[in-house]
Amino acid sequence: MEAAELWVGFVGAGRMAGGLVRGLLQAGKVPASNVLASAPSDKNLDAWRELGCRTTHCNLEVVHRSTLVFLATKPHVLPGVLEEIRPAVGSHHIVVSLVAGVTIQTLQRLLPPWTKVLRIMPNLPCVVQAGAMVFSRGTNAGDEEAALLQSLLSSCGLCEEVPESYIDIHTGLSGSGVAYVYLFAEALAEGAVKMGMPGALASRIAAQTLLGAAKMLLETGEHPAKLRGDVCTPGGTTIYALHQLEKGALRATVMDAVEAATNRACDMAKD
Ligand SMILES: NC(=O)C1=CN([C@@H]2O[C@H](COP(=O)(O)OP(=O)(O)OC[C@H]3O[C@@H](n4cnc5c(N)ncnc54)[C@H](OP(=O)(O)O)[C@@H]3O)[C@@H](O)[C@H]2O)C=CC1
Ligand SMILES: O=C(O)[C@@H]1CCC=N1
Repeated sequence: MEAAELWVGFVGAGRMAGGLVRGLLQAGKVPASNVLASAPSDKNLDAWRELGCRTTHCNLEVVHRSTLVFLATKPHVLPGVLEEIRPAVGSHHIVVSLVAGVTIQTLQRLLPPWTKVLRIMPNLPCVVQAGAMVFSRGTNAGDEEAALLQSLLSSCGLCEEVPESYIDIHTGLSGSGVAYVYLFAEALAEGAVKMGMPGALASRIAAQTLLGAAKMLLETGEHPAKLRGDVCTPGGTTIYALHQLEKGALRATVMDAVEAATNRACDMAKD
């Protein structure tokens, strides 16, 4: 399907939906005039209108006017939303949920039996086309729907199809992981401030340090331990700092964080 023919709807127009749509628009994947978003208030919709998208307070209107419908509400709101839109969902619709902790089985149970369902887990850097996303397809979603989703979302960053059991893990690793990285960036900068560097400069350098380290990791394909070793001069500064991080159990703490977020995503499916 050509981008110009595709109507893309968003039920829920908050931070994550806003991130995805910015990625799609900047890549020219879909014209803004073919995007329709709904939310109860204008709090977020004003920004969508500024992007040239159409907006409504009516979720059913989004489903009526779109072929590809992203579900982007908070998890606790989703069951009510699915009940509301269910009568309007036809076999031509492709319904893509980005709601954490809601399984394909639940989505399929709460939507008509013919619905083509896909589940994705994005992360916020989609806003700058540097997201990391995984998706899985439901029973009625075939190669065509998966290819369409992948082609659209690749404009927002890395996008891979995975078994559904990986989606909660990806939530712990990357969906939530972005926040751990910001915490680390903040801590790096604060360390520099403590040592006398101005905060704004320290923040910019911390961000560039993360960007450069991530780029090297991706582009060299090396194991992080190898790249870490390359930074360490025997008896030099880095090994003194790493010793402190090991004493603070940084690695175990980060592993615990990924585990806690993954388990929370699994538990949310049972809430
Ligand atoms: N933020 C993130 O980093 C990530 C979030 N996600 C998932 O994305 C989803 C949305 O999160 P996020 O964007 O952060 O949340 P936000 O609170 O920013 O956005 C939620 C949106 O849902 C709208 N909404 C509330 N009730 C309804 C309703 N009954 N019908 C239609 N829309 C409604 C809100 O309306 P209003 O604008 O009026 O407030 C808002 O636009 C969550 O399920 C989360 O798990 C996934 C990966 C990463
Ligand atoms: O915190 C959350 O539940 C959502 C899912 C991943 C990022 N934000």
